[in-house]
Amino acid sequence: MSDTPDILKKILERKAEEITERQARLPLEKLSARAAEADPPRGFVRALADKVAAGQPGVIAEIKRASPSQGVIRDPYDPATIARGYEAAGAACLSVLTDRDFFQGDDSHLQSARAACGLPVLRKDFIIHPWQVVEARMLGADCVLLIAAALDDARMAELHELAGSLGMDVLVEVHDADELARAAALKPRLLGINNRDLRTFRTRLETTLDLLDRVPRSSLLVTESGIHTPADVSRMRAAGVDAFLVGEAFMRAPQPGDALQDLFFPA
Ligand SMILES: O=C(O)c1ccccc1NCC(=O)[C@H](O)[C@H](O)COP(=O)(O)O
Repeated sequence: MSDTPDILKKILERKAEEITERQARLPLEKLSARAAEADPPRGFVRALADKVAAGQPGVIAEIKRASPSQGVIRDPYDPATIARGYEAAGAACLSVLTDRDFFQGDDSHLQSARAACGLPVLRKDFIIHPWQVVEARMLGADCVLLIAAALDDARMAELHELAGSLGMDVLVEVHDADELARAAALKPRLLGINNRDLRTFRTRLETTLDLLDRVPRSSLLVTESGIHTPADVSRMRAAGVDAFLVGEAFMRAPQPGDALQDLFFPA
């Protein structure tokens, strides 16, 4: 936590302000009542695990308009159309950016993508406070992201437990061996290794490959970021990694669903 990358520090500082603003508008009691009425969770881990058990890649297809490393990636941007294309192409799940300040996301992007298809959806945001977990469920999220680099052990365990109590799955994300050891203590059903170095923004698939032996057998491993070519996919699958989170390679394509099909399910 002490050597948190600068971009993550900036994002987390802004996130703390945003949570205070949002809590003032919608106190926890009202938020919880609304979350209880949300559409039931769709089973994010189950959808991924079913694909993998069937011998197919489990693809979490991301919907993101912009990022700190790339600026605007896709414009115009229609989350509902993209979601339908991903579902038709064989994605297991969606990941939708809701962070406004750094990714030009919005809560409505998650809601419209989820309403447009039957896939389970990950709320891709920087979750540091219990209020945001409840908010995710209220929005209809089926899974939340917990980034080990953004959380101390106690907070990570608290948020992990809370998400589970609301029926959501959790993708616990790590970047290195220390974070992986901390995450493993939670016995996560879903563990993501992010190939992007948040200091340089460079992606290296070796990040996943180098950490493979340390991943608990009980966790379904997802490799995240920097997957662009069929050779990248083959390299991962040869190493026994069958679940993928992919954004930019799809977002830059005219038809993101077609790009997903070409990358993971070529004819
Ligand atoms: O993408 C960034 O620039 C970024 C910067 C700071 C924190 C997180 C960031 N990305 C989030 C992600 O991890 C990716 O959106 C996701 O793994 C998909 O990666 P890609 O396929 O390389 O778009």
